[in-house]
Amino acid sequence: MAKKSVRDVDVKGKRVFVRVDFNVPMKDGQVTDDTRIRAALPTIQYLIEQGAKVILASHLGRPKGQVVEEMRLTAAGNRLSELLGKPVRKADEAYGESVKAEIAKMENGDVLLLENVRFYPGETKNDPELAKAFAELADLFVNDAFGSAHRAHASTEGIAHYLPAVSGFLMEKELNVLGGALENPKRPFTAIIGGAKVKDKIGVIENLLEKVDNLIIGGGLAYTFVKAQGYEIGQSLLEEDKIELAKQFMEKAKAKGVNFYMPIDAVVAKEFAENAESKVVDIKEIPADWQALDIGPKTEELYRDVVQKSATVIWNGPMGVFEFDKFAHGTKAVAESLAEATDAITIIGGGDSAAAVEKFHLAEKMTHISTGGGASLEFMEGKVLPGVAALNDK
Ligand SMILES: Nc1ncnc2c1ncn2[C@@H]1O[C@H](COP(=O)(O)OP(=O)(O)O)[C@@H](O)[C@H]1O
Ligand SMILES: O=C(OP(=O)(O)O)[C@H](O)COP(=O)(O)O
Ligand SMILES: [Mg+2]
Repeated sequence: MAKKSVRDVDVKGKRVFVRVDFNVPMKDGQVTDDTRIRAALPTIQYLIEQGAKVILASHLGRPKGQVVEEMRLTAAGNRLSELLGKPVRKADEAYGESVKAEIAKMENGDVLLLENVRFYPGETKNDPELAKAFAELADLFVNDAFGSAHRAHASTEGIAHYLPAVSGFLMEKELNVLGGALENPKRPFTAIIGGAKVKDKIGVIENLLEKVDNLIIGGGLAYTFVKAQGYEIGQSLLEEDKIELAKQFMEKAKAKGVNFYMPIDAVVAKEFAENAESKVVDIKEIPADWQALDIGPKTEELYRDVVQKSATVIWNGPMGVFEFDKFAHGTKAVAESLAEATDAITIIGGGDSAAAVEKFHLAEKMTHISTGGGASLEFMEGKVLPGVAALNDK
């Protein structure tokens, strides 16, 4: 059912709690990719122009319910201020008396950024007390955090039970574009899944096998599958208790006639570091004290062939640790394959995948770059995203 949007409500003079996804890649205290901040600008600018008091909330990283200095939202707030060309006040907390006092001082059109909502244990537990504490700050809830819409947390879902709740422009656009592309995808339809959130993302494979013709696995996710095939993976990323599931998925792919691809070679490193000693090895020969940080050249070729023959490609999760130049080649090669597939619909999702495509200057060659990785995968699976379900119907 269609959800109300920020356009459907009166916001002038109102205190508006806007959940954004400013979970941006950072290095040395600086934002290294501001895609997600730029993506939230239309909603923020609209609210400013309409004379609302704009209270922004986001998480950054996974601080596990306590204050982690490097995960403060200060740098994201500074970047937002540059992009808006106006001051953005930054609160030291995300609710409570000090925040209420800050809000009481706001004029219409002012912007306040709250501190990382995951500094409080109630956020990820979707604690109703925390949700109420957020709701007390505002008159209206706007959810524009598509990248976090698959999380039923206090600032994404809980708060919607205590305030009128509508979607922002980014949320609306993501749902429309992704929904449209996947309603009747042109075939062959290929999904490429990589990245580091193995526990989160391995589960989506089951439902994707019902929809795609080709499934490509890469990144940190791949090595649980390599292990499931009976090969040693050294120190590579492994989700031990998902090995059985990985085996089942490979069997299911076979039974369904879905082509299942995983790395045939890898770039392995002595340690997880920018300039680690590295070499290319066959996937069956990962040495015990090394770790795979990228796909190898033969795998790049294999994946390029599949992409070339596809009419729709969705890609979430980098193929390697692309933040280190030495291990960026596989991600770059796959990004180039998609960029070359000019007749195909190419959709990339995820905070880090979007950052990779920006880094390689290929963003404008893609059909759509989604701000959500896990969120877009769950949406494509056909799941109802809790952050969307909680919003008011039209
Ligand atoms: N082989 C690997 N080993 C460890 N980490 C990896 C590997 N391949 C990719 N990664 C990491 O995965 C991270 C992104 O994962 P994830 O958050 O799941 O993707 P996205 O944000 O695109 O949804 C990147 O920071 C990258 O360094
Ligand atoms: O970065 C995010 O997702 P992504 O890595 O799948 O793109 C979102 O901000 C969600 O973060 P979470 O996976 O810690 O809940
Ligand atoms: Mg990510």
